Amino acid sequence: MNEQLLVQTGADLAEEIGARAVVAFTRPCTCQAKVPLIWVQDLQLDILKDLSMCEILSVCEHHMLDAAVQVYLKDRFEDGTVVAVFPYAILVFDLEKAKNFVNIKEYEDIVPRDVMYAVLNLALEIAVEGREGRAIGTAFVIGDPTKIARHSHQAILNPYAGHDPAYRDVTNRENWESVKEFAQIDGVFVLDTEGTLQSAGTYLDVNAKVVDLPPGLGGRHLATAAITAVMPAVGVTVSESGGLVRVFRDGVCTITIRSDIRITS
Ligand SMILES: Nc1ncnc2c1ncn2[C@@H]1O[C@H](COP(=O)(O)OP(=O)(O)OP(=O)(O)O)[C@@H](O)[C@H]1O
Repeated sequence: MNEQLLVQTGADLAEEIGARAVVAFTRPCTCQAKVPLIWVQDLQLDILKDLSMCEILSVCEHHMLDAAVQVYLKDRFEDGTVVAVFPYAILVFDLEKAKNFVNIKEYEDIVPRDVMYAVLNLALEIAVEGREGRAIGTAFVIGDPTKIARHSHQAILNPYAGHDPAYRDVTNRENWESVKEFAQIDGVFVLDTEGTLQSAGTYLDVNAKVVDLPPGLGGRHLATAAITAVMPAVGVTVSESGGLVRVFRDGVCTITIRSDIRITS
């Protein structure tokens, strides 16, 4: 079906029902929209053409949830609906589902909301962009730095040592470029609960046997999960192989976000 017609229909519907945005899984095209238009470059959409309508709806819902999680994190739409336009379907999606899926509130006893939003968005950017054309993996451990230090050591000189706290504030986007650069270093980032970067290139000395995680996760994922089991901390990992962003607390993986869905406004 004509993609422009589908997107225009989605935009008209969005305006009619007061949706927050149109999320289009088609090739970008021009359209008259009074609500924000977000394009999703989804790498796996080709599989839709061989499926039944029922299967398409189920796949579309999954894709929409992945995209809605990113829209929710990026734009902080806390409630309302978005209209999703697929090559074969138009769906109305309740953003509450994305909010419940990520549920930043579940970490507020350790990490404030703003810091959690910032670290998750940064992790997603690292997963999507990589560095100098290659995928990179890294991890962030957020908690009391003194307690984290009891379970870790510096694998290299700490590049953040002596830097002004303003330069180390993760909630300030201007500081993300250096984080992306240091993400290429082995080890993890340590942040205090205010979101101030304490160190990079930190090696976690925790026994991964304290956690029971599905097989296939690498050493950094296991160590990040393990440190959240032995102290109040939240771990956010970016997998080099697979590009998934995961969140850990209490030794358990609580969120997994796909990064192969790329959204642009
Ligand atoms: N305990 C740890 N603390 C900090 N860094 C670690 C630890 N264990 C491994 N690493 C570092 O993480 C890097 C990646 O290791 P590995 O591939 O085993 O794990 P991963 O990052 O969990 O997996 P993925 O390949 O999915 O990113 C290695 O370069 C290693 O130095």
